[in-house]
Amino acid sequence: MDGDGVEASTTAAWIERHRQMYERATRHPFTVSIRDGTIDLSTFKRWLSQDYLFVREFVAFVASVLLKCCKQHSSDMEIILGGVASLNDELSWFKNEAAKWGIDLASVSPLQSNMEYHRFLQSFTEPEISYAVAVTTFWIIETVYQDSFGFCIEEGNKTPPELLGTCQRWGSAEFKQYCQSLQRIADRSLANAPADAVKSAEEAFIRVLELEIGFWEMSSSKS
Ligand SMILES: Cc1ncc(CO)c(N)n1
Repeated sequence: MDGDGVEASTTAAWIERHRQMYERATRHPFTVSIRDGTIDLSTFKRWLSQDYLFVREFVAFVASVLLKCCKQHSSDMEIILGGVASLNDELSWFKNEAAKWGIDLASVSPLQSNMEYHRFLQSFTEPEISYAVAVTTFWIIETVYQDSFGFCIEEGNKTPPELLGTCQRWGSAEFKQYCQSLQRIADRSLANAPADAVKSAEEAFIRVLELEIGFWEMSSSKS
């Protein structure tokens, strides 16, 4: 996207290089079925319950990114801190939404793909994982949702009205700008990172796409 200027964006190049997998994550039958109005509501509810548990785990992940940020790149602090703060709002939103759908969040336990994703997120609390790797991971996790749900509210959608609030949460122009800020931070950090960190960041980028695909699959599965 629009990096800081002259330099080509590393992250944009990765999206191109791994385009097929990126599309599988961001145009998954789960979100496409929201957009075309054919989503099965029990599937949607499964996703909602599981994502609530994901976001609780995500709080600790984003806090670990914030900690790495504070140790070295304090100029990004406000953006990351804003991310932590907005998760507070997000958890309230999930509780509200769950109540609307008659879901008892206290009785939900994580399914396998969700647990796998938790383990991946937990691995970032290790101090050896660099800020460049962590912030790039943060950016792609948010971007998959931004792109997926943004598509559900783009022109020509038949998204059911009761799902528009969900799509708006991650598909809004505001959330897109936030993702673009994270992307600029990731690109700047990668430009200054050693080659092995850049390699690890690309591996984490691919892993996130796999885990996101797994998460949609888990939400869609009838079992
Ligand atoms: C699985 C998953 N990925 C990304 C996001 C974006 O925050 C989310 N809420 N859940």
